[in-house]
Amino acid sequence: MAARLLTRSQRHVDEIAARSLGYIACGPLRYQQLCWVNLMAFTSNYDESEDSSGWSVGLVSNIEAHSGYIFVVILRKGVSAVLKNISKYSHLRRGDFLNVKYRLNIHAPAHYRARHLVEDLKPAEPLAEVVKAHPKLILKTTAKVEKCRTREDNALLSNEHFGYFVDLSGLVRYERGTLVEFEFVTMASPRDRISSIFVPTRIIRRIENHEVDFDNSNRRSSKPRERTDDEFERDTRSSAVVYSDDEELASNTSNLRICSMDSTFEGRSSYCHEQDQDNEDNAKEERSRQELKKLRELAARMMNDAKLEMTKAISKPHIIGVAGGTASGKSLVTKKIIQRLANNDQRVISIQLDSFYKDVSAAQLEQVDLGEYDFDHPSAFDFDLLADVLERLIIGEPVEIPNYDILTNSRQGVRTVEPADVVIVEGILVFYDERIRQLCSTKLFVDADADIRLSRRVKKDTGERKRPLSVVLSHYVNKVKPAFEEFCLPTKRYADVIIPRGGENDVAIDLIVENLQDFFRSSEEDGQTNGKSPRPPVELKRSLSRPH
Ligand SMILES: Nc1ncnc2c1ncn2[C@@H]1O[C@H](COP(=O)(O)OP(=O)(O)O)[C@@H](O)[C@H]1O
Ligand SMILES: O=c1ccn([C@@H]2O[C@H](COP(=O)(O)O)[C@@H](O)[C@H]2O)c(=O)[nH]1
Repeated sequence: MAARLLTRSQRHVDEIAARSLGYIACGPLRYQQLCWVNLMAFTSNYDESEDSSGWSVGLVSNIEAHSGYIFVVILRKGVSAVLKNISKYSHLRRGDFLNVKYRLNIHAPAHYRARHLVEDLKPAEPLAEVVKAHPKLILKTTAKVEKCRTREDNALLSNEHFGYFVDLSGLVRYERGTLVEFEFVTMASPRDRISSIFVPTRIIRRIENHEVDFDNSNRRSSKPRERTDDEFERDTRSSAVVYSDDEELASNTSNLRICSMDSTFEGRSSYCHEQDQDNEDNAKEERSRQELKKLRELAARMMNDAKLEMTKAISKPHIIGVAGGTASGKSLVTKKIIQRLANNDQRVISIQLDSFYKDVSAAQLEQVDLGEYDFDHPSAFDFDLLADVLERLIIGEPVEIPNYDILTNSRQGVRTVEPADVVIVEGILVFYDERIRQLCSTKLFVDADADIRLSRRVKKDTGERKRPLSVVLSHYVNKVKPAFEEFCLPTKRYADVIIPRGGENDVAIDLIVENLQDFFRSSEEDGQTNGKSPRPPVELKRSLSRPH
């Protein structure tokens, strides 16, 4: 089967395809074959029509329980489609192959990850059949765990074919050096929508040292033995995918644009040979070896490129959490930090935990009017959604944040927020949920005297919130104060910095901002992208924190 190098297009990249999971060509790979695949780009006028049956093969790429979405990659098109009724499809697992019917979702905004909706689905044939029917398919590979998941970073795996794999879903639980076999997809890099990153989607197994799977046929060596250094090397790059039949691509997807990384190799489609070519005469073999050498050199260059893309792809915004009791001055501190960072290059946004209040049901509205509804209890907040929003911002995706209306106690539409270099998340219980805490690189706790907070709160509730004084006071005494003591105050211990006297403490705010600016400067000097590898403001903590 003829094959060719597929790689990213520098131009004419369709937003839809670039943001969807990559369309990957694959097939059996032999040792002498060194092939590469990267995100294939589609021109914007790619064919929307389906084959006569209307069915296409899809792969479940992501199940997002929080938002209730299941994402499916349409393998023939390389586009991502969304399935919304998650409860009906609870049997689906990431990595499942399906037959799907889908249609363009004309209401999806341009940046939307899946511009298509899945309309119908049925189980697909077994994987082997799917592979036969679709020669350009995914993927599994074997790679070595390079870096384990830490609080700040995703685990990384690597092999020679693809460079790095970023474990965005926390699947990799092995220590460094372990060999893992897994399935993966390519995704458009969140930072650079043109390039792609490789993302494990399902771990198949850990490969024990004595197991040698030379030709990716899952055959075990009959006599288990230690893997030699050469074999170890080879195993980490042996099972990677990649295949495509030029003719078929040309006829089936005529407006599909496939670009070669290096024009020297473009059109030379015979580098990847089937195993039966082992019997070629010596001269031919020598030629193959030379060609292979060139391909290896090309791959090395591409790997460097991929590493660069990876660095960009895994860089994160610096997330600052600001917690504290009601009316302690969290919003004011946030506002001041944003104002002071305005002269920097960083884009700073703020997110309010208040936006993540759950809708109050009609039955509960009466409780609200009587001041008996507990808005200060953790169960009042949708922390799942907040975690999802922060995780999306971390991978550079735009997010939709509900507009919570405090007068009707309900969500009134959403606002779209673009990713930024610094994200400040602010609210009474920001440090309550462990996931949110883990995502915050810097944690500030705003402290203010309880009487001052009460007086501000009374002013706010009777003023902008239009509540009767008697209700405000009973609500404060019965709900706000006890919940502060039970849920908010204990989270003070997680803070890196405690800011006494809240928003009026300009000295503290200046120190925090200076520390952040130092951090951004040193990150840039180190050649890192903004916000990567955040460092807790240790000095600041020493100078401002007090025992708690
Ligand atoms: N240090 C301060 N001095 C005077 N007023 C303040 C101070 N800090 C906050 N306020 C006022 O108190 C109210 C509550 O402050 P805010 O920052 O909204 O608190 P939070 O976000 O913690 O609920 C606002 O009207 C704000 O202007
Ligand atoms: O519908 C609502 C939602 C929230 N509250 C109160 O708001 C504060 C939290 O906001 P801060 O800006 O931090 O004060 C919380 O104490 C809730 O009791 C509300 O009254 N009604």
